[in-house]
Amino acid sequence: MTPVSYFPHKNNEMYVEDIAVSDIAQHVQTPFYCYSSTAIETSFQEYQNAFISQDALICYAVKANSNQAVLATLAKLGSGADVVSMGEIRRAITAGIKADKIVYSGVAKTQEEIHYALSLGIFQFNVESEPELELISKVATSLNKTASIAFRINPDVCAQTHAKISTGKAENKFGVPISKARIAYKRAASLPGIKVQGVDVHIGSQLTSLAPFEEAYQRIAELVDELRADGHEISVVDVGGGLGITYLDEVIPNKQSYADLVKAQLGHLNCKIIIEPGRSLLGNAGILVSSVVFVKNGEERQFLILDAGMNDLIRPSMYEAYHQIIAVNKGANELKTYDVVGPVCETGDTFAKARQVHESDAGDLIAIMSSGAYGSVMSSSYNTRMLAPEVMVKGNEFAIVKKRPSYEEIIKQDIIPSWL
Ligand SMILES: Cc1ncc(COP(=O)(O)O)c(C=O)c1O
Ligand SMILES: N[C@@H](CCCC[NH3+])C(=O)O
Repeated sequence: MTPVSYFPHKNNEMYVEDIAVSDIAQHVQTPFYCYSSTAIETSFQEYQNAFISQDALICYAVKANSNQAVLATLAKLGSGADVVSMGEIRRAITAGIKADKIVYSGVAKTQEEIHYALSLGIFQFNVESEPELELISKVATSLNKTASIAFRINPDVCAQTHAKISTGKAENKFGVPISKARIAYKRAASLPGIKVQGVDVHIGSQLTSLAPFEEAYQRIAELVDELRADGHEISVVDVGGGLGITYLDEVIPNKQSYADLVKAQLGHLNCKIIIEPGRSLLGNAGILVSSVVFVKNGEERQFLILDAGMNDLIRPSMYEAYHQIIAVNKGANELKTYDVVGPVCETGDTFAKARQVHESDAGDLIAIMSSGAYGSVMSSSYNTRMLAPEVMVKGNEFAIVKKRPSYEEIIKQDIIPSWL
């Protein structure tokens, strides 16, 4: 799926599925996120087909986009969920994902969260440290329950991605070092309330090559052999997420070649496979639609100032991430070079520098592509800007799936103390 697959231009006008983006913009003030339901479904089905010959469960990484409509779309197709907080568990359950399809990752699960997950009967805790293991055992014992666990293993593999989203190097905070894994499993097997069930690994996000996956999965396969030799019953391998998407022109291995790699590296173990894709399901299924507020002629540059800012989509300022920026109505306009910026009082509130966009005027609609994953979920109301609403399209229908809050709702969250 390319950034524009589900957002094509017809007669110079951008569509999402069968609806013109400008028609939606007439009903929903910009900025807003817009998702293609068909794109999400198709991407999920591609994973299902790719893994059809394996005993695999897709546990969508809820952090990528946790909107209820997105989760319900995936739940209907049989998806499980990879969650990292009580909030994400609640979102997944509310959208119809069954507890026995939930895997719980995250480096700092609290007692309350563990209690909640145990009471629901989730499929697996992906344990990230020995202290966390001890806490899970304590809570499980107090509830007279058994927690099925896998350790998240840190294989010390370079994911060849942006440093801020690389998670599988020894220097990263994630997981148990592979060198200490056997000791950790030994401890787990000795603890009450714990059932050793699997091994988990997730080395990073936006991977554009299969080589790092291959290296990590090879190490995991060797570890499973060792753990079995130590007497542990390992029946699940959770291979994490991380497969990248095309933002500009990256050539990403397709889902089938990823599935083939998983089979080649891990198939002989006869384990149930869990995959945790996030970005590769949602990234190119969504856009951020904004309007030009002003076109400003600087001394050296021309600025296209949008009504969307870094608070709505932080990826460009946080990771220098590239997102295509496309005029919704291209008309007969020529391409011009702009710095595309937002209204927030930060120099980092820049979506792109020296970018070619069809010549635009105040009021014109601009789409920031590939914003379906790690877009809305990472937004904030910095500068007391309202969180952007979200819209989902299916064929020629659209629905607001998250509404814009009012200023009253934002301000009433603050409390002036009685003594003031
Ligand atoms: C444990 C875990 N699983 C899955 C994912 C999803 O990753 P991605 O969106 O790259 O598929 C993440 C995020 O990187 C993660 O931390
Ligand atoms: N937030 C990151 C991805 C992080 C994945 C979570 N482990 C991004 O926007 O690229």
